[in-house]
Amino acid sequence: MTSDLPMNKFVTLMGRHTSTILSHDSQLVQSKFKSNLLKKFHCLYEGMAKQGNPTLLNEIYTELYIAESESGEINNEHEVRQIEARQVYLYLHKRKEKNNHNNKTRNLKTLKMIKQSRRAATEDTPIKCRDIFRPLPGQDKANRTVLTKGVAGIGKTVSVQKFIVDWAEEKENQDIQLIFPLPFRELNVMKNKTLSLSDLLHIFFPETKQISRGEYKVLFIFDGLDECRLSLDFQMDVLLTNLIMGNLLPSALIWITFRPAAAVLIPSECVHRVTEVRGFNDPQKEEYFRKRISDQSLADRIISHLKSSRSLHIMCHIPVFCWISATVLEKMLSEAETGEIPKTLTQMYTHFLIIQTHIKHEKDYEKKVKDEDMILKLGKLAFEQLVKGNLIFYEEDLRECGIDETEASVYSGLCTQVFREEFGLNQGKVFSFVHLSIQEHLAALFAHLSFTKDNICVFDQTKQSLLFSKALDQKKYNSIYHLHRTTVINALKNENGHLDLFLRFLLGLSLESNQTLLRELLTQTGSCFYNKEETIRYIKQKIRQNRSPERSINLFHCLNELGDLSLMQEIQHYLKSGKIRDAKLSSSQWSALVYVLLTSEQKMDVFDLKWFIGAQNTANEVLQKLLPVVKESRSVQ
Ligand SMILES: Nc1ncnc2c1ncn2[C@@H]1O[C@H](COP(=O)(O)OP(=O)(O)OP(=O)(O)O)[C@@H](O)[C@H]1O
Repeated sequence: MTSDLPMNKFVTLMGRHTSTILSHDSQLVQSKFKSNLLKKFHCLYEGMAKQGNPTLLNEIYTELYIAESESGEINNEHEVRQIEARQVYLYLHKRKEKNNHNNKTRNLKTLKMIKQSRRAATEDTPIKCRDIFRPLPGQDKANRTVLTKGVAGIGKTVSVQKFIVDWAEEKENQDIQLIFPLPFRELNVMKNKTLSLSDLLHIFFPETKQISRGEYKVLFIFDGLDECRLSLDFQMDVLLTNLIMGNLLPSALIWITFRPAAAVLIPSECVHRVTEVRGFNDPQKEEYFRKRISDQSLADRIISHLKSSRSLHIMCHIPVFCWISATVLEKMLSEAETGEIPKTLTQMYTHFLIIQTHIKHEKDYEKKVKDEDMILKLGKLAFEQLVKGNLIFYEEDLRECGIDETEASVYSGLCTQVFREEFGLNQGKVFSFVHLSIQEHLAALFAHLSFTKDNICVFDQTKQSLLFSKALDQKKYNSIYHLHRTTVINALKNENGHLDLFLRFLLGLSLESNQTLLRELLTQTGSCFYNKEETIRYIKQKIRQNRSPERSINLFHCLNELGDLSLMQEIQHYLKSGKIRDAKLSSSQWSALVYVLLTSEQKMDVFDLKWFIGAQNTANEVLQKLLPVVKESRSVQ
């Protein structure tokens, strides 16, 4: 792509918007434009539970908690580690409100802590998505370029969609005259094309061809910068770079969304506001389930089940997790279903996959697609692309995993809520999993099955000879411990933590409860020698060796997923060792730590703040960060 657009033409087209009153013709074009956008965005993309039964955005949309990001910082950490961390902000916020009612009864020391937490909370003024370009009270200048970050599944795309639909329905932001949504996943297919901006817009929005004259105030929305396969490194991609930097159409508004790890690509001097989508708070979680589940008594049962498991309830601040849980629990808690209700992350995702394959069975066409083949092939694709860090795939990527064009269409048609096929305009097909966490779960399932069925460890790709292993030491070579150990090593090596959730799913899958579930899904799951204590011991050893709190926190999550009862002692041991005291933790590391402490099923007997206070962390900071844990502990020193 280049920026050699017929500048004079285009600048008149969308240049300085001196007037907001459009001519009659321009109004006609604008209303056509609005109705096309409405057609495209009025439904949510989550696959279709039943054929031809899409979810309407306005029916399901639940307000999200969006806040100005901490001092506009551009965060370089991987999102998986931040997933649960966000809940802690919400927790603090909620406590702030509750404390307003109860503070008379609290003692002085607690009041002091509350004041500190309140200070932390007011830094996080909520912003409605419709107000994303409006200055906050006290700010005077408008925001030209806004970045919105947020972890996977937190609701960035849905926020963009809601902004567009409200505009197209003429409810909000009517000072903007045209909106051009340009998702990076669609821009990717233009990779090797030389196009001007007007060419690009004509391809994406054929109706712009009719716009001849006039001056429009426009907004470009670039959704999903992390999915960008273009070399957006501010040297090569001149067109987009110039637009974002304001060299091109300086009065156009720009909105870019991304997962935290991608932001480093944008120079901070071009950015006027950074916001962060932090997901649902507790009332919003309930509101979501009430909107999603039409039978209100079923919705009540689902909500009380979620509340009964602290970690499930906390995970529900991520809308995509609410969606997975709603699908699973709606099915399981309604009439005839029996069986244990899922309590852990892995169980919830495995149930989701089972439900998807059942839906597939109900569709009586394409009987010849075997579940086993589909799961293994999609799993292989998920794994190989996850290791490469890819979320969007092309036909050649699929072919490498033995999936041909027809199979791909069949899979996306049968399992619409798992695998998705899109037409990237007229330039060929683009594939993805409906959500990254679904990709991570399938990848873990593939790694698990490769070992139990074929005795292959996906990381070293060496087929362990059964004969060889028997002859030597069966436990050592034929135990899934080998796979777990290798994965822990790989996950720890990986600096941006992109194998963290994969590791959690992999460990979860090895538990007997999940093995039973897998047998529902596959006729042949294989078997292997497994003693989970061995894996637990190894993880504990790694926690003790590891100096990075970040890495250790994910390992605590792993122990939690394995249902290790000594987790709390392990955390206490870790805290007493002084590693935290000597480390400078970032706010998301503090939050992640608090998350582990909160979600662990056992409570800490004695919680000693001295474990944290040291050269790097003052008493005030520690109290502020750990307030939620202090509240939950039986005794605090
Ligand atoms: N405000 C909301 N109201 C109702 N459902 C929502 C909302 N936000 C998100 N969801 C649900 O969560 C799913 C994932 O949201 P979305 O695609 O917006 O996440 P994202 O932040 O763009 O994630 P990614 O970085 O993976 O693209 C949606 O398909 C929808 O089911």
